[in-house]
Amino acid sequence: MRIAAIDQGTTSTRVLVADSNGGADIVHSVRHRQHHPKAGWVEHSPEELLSNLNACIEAAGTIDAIGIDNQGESCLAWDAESGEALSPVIVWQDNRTADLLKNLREHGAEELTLSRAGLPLDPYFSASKLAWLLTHNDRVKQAQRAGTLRLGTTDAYFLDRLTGRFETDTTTASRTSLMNLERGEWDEDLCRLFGVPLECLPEIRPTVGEFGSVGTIPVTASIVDQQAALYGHGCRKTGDAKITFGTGAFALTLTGNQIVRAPEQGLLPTVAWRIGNDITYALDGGVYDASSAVEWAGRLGLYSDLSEISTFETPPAISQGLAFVPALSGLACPHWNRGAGALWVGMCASTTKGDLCQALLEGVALCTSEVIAAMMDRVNVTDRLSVDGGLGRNVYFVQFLADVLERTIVTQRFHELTAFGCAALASMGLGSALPEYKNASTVFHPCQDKATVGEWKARFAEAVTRSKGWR
Ligand SMILES: O=P(O)(O)OC[C@H](O)CO
Repeated sequence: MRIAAIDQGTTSTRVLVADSNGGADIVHSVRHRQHHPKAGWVEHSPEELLSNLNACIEAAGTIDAIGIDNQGESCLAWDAESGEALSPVIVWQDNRTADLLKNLREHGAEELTLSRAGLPLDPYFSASKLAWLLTHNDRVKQAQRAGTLRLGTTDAYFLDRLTGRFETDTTTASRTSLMNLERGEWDEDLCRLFGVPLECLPEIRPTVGEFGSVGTIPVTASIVDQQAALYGHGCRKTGDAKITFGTGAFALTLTGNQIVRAPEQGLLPTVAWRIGNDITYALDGGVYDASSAVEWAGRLGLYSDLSEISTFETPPAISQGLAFVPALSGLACPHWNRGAGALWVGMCASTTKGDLCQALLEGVALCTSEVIAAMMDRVNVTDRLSVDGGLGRNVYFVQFLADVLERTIVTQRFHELTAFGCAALASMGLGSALPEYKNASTVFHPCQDKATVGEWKARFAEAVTRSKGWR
């Protein structure tokens, strides 16, 4: 048995082929363009993503099933008859609907979104992006009048184009702010609130099962990338948690069949996966910019090779009073402040490029520690945290993370856990199970005293306060 898992993420599309002999490897990976037509706007080309997906399927060779994981909240509009995209993909990071949401918040609408979808009013989620398309895009309006409009997250568009099935899964639907979290169905009141016609949305299906076929190959799993990573890390019990350091940093903790609501902590209850009729929930907290902040620093010329910023001779920058707040797209959990601006604070004439990079890495770790602290208020998060993603290979970063989380961190040698989780679910959809993957891991233990870490966090909290509402 050979399974192809396509990881369609924010910066790339990659395919992992896993087989029944225990093999698992990425066989093709391609980056796509990021379009920024205006400040705060982030778009992808639907056709480019689709063509990358097709290239991945082609590169996978002979396979028995396909699983697809997606970038979550990113969404678009397309035409039911021609399949043609009517809009670009509006990416989860896109901020264009901030004013619309401010207005809804002032009219007291957040109570409804929190109680039904579990989500605050933030441009992150798909609902306001779809509302924006319905009011600002003439082709979308025309298709709506003609009765051929389809709206959805990227998974629904890919499935429609690849298999002819207009479907999404419960995890992805839970990121739109249009789904009733308890029932796992579209919520009429939420659709009315955002002006999104329910009849234009895809059918919500379990995460594992039938999503049609690409040629003769069945698609047997569809899931959000973060949830796929949660599965790929082997998290199965309440309190099991992982952090993926991709474009952003996303921490998810399993909460079993309980929806844990934590609006005061700024955490998001979400669906981990739905198998048959059983919904497993998780609590999610994200930092919008992690690797994206590191890449940005590279573009600014602060380093030329990642190896330059994986060890430092100097003590932590924060201990010298230099802090960086990675709010390039604003602050998510626990602050939810889209107006926050990224900043370095505490520079002096002797500050070097290396110091700035050191502070940047620490800033991502310190933001993540705020997310885990918020989670600890609501769930008993496991003492050993498993991390993956590009920054998981930066030794300085992971050790600093262990210090500020005051927990043991485990990294894996094979770090394609998002695609691997997706492959495992797709294999389940085929009625079989992939053999357990023997992954060598490295363990990082916290080695700073509590008082020192407390001082660092207090200093960082001051920097975060300054960054809020800056833009
Ligand atoms: O595509 P990634 O890995 O940056 O993850 C995107 C997140 O799922 C957005 O919520």
